[in-house]
Amino acid sequence: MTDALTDDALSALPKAELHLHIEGTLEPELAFELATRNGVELPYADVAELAAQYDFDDLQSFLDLYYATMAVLRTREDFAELTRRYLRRAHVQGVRHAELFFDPQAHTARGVAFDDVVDGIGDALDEAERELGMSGGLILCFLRDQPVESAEEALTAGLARTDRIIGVGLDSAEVGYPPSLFEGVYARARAAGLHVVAHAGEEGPPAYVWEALDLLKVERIDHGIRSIEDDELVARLASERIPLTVCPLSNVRLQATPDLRDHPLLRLDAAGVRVTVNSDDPAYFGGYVGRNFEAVRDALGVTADQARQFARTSIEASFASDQRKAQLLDELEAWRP
Ligand SMILES: Nc1ncnc2[nH]cnc12
Ligand SMILES: [Zn+2]
Repeated sequence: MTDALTDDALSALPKAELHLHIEGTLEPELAFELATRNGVELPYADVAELAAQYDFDDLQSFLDLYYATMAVLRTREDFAELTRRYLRRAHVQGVRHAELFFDPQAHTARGVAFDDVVDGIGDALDEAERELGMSGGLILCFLRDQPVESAEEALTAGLARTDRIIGVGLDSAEVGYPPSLFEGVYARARAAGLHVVAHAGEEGPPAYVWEALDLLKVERIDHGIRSIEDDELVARLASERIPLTVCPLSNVRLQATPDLRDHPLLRLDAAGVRVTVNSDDPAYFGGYVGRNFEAVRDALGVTADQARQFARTSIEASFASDQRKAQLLDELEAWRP
């Protein structure tokens, strides 16, 4: 098989992005623009000094900077501009459908109105639908290292915005905050008809992936890479067709898999697990989704057929309507590497 899989071909590959924190798309340049506009002081002299902080030992060292920097986001228009810039970049890299995680507790705790966050992101999604033909939705993530009552409040606010919010997720510091803590919150979300996903098995053990499946009854696992340590779990993910939203560059930057050549993406794929490639927090981790595809091509030898399969899985595993999925699968059919 001739398989010269170019950067351009990977960018043209029609795909869905299923694991993307909108706050993680805050580039240093925009952070400074918004800091100036909103009179927020950033503890860095300039863009270069902020960008120089993007060197992480683990998830927590990233989260410390991520929560501190998002303090520049204050208004509906700030969230719209953030999302607009992400969607434009993603579109150039082949993203046709984007499900955007957002962390409302991190904003409401700073006095930002829940609806301003949702409406700002929503404004940019509407614009991208009109101007770029993109589709998408919002997934409200609970901060697992905050009290469960706070997640309950966020869910209550979210249930008033199911015009925009299609599902719930679970993120932030993983170890020590097992999915079981959120069993009741997830039951309420599911009863309201929301989709359910959760980060598990990023830094946390395979037991957290079991809990996410058994107790939260999630439809997809975000990251899930440590599942590779548990053969029985891998077999279950494969047989139940649970998709993983994998983020290769994130795993390298946060030292979950310090060397990309050791990444379990292809081992999971070979075991029959449905895997997708995503960017997580691209402003912080060295690249948007196209860069993530390039990185696994270069480090793991991902082929055109495998890239096509990952894109197909991303579309099938998305929460888009059946009609939209069919349209995107037709586009994918026309892709030539
Ligand atoms: N990779 C990640 N893991 C957990 N929480 C997050 N919040 C933003 N990015 C995250
Ligand atoms: Zn994530």
